[in-house]
Amino acid sequence: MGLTEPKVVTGPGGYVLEDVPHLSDYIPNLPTYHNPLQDNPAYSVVKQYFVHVDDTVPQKVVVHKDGPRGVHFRRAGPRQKVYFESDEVQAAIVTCGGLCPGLNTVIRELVCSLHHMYGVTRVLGIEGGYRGFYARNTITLSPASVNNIHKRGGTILGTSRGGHDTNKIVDSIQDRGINQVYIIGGDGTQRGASVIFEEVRRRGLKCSVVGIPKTIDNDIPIIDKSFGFDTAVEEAQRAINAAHVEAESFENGIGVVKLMGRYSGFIAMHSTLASRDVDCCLIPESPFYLEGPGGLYEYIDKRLKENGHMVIVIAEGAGQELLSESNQSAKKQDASGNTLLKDVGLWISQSIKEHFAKEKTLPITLKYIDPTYMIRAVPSNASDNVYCTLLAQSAVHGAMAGYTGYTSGLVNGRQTYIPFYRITERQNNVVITDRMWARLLSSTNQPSFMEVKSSDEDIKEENSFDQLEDVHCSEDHLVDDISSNPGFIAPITVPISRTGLKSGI
Ligand SMILES: Nc1ncnc2c1ncn2[C@@H]1O[C@H](COP(=O)(O)OP(=O)(O)OP(=O)(O)O)[C@@H](O)[C@H]1O
Ligand SMILES: O=P(O)(O)OC[C@H]1O[C@](O)(CO)[C@@H](O)[C@@H]1O
Ligand SMILES: [Mg+2]
Repeated sequence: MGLTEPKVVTGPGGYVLEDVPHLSDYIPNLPTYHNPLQDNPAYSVVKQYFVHVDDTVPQKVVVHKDGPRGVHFRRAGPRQKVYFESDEVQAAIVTCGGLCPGLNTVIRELVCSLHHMYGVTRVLGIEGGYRGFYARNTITLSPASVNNIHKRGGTILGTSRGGHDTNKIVDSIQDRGINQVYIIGGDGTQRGASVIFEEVRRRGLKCSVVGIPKTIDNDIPIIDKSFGFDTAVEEAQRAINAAHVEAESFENGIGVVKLMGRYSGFIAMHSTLASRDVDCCLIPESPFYLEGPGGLYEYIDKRLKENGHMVIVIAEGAGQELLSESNQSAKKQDASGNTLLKDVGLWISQSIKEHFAKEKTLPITLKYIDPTYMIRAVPSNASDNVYCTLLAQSAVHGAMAGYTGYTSGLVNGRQTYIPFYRITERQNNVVITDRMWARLLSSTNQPSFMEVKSSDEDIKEENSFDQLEDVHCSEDHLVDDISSNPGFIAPITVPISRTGLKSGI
């Protein structure tokens, strides 16, 4: 049996539904049951509580009069019929990858939704990430045992990187009689979930495999934003405030704050926009340089002379190519195969200090703050708690309705089911040709780090920009409003040239 073929349904006017797999796709004659929610007084009185079978959600909300209607995803929510009886369900929940605010809230709401909405009493917690399926005992989860966990950071189940052994995991699913698996994690985790789904399907198991996207970096595509992101941005304000207070209190004071973001600078960008105290935000998607006209040192010099102090926010993945130039040590990887980044915060702080000491132009005082783990180890804030609740409820409704091989995610403010391949095919990055980055530049007044180039380079780089713009325009992902989602941004994974910033968008 080959890999699951995408289920694509087309309709008039260029309508496309990228549907998710269903247990009945590979198990014939599955019986269906009355949805217990129909007898639940909380829901049965709500007219149209149940999702219509044809309800779908568009990926693009900005459309042109004669343009195609584009890709849609299946709308999440309860269905009239379910494919599991309550006492038949043996659910399992696992958390993988790095921490993120809201993990415990998702666990709590999965357990409570299964229990209170669908009468499911058998829910297992898999401890310590993927390897917990085969290397650890399980724990029993009940509404009572998870009652207060949303007030705590971290994950009560524990997490890990590496250890994804598909056969051992699916053996464990089969041996324990698990028929609904809820897998909470980032891009790597969703890739792992996709492989588990394929193996479950190959073995013909009646088991729904459901992903719940978690990533503090907000690097998962399609979805509006990932849970915990707002909390992280809020927590980052404390570090930025501290850097600002320190910088303001010294003559030529500089505060440097390093924030998370391996390949995606969303936390740095949104924290900067939220704070208004930041003079320069450096992210992986926008290469920068230090020396010479238009460089960082020149800007620091100017800003200190104008204002007497400044704050720099730098994402952990920014400027890695500059560090590699100065430090040739071999790239190391974590247990999941992610490249371990060098500490750009320390490096840039040191470089700035050395530069101004050498130039003897301005006596600076620099304070470096690294709140990395503080912003992801906190409990989720109120709005993330609501978001986590809706995500978890949607995930459960989908599994009970027999859907499988999907990630539960918010698209344009609506809960949807997205096929795994759409989640894992690319990464979500800040697009520096989008309005959001332009807004940031106009709020900080930082340089765009466009080098003066020879005419040959000009032509080469203009061409590469045209390609970017093509991708950008064809996806039509312009972000229109500052309050709009940070995730709804064009998919560009190619390195962006220094001319990547163009006005007039
Ligand atoms: N391609 C893959 N196939 C199967 N399993 C994978 C794959 N990539 C990663 N995994 C597994 O998924 C789990 C989590 O991956 P990873 O450590 O990259 O974190 P993540 O889910 O991307 O979260 P984050 O990066 O936001 O912390 C690990 O156990 C890893 O072994
Ligand atoms: O040190 P750890 O736990 O591997 O996590 C660090 C990484 O996790 C992330 O927060 C993603 O979860 C990245 O931003 C960061 O590089
Ligand atoms: Mg990841």
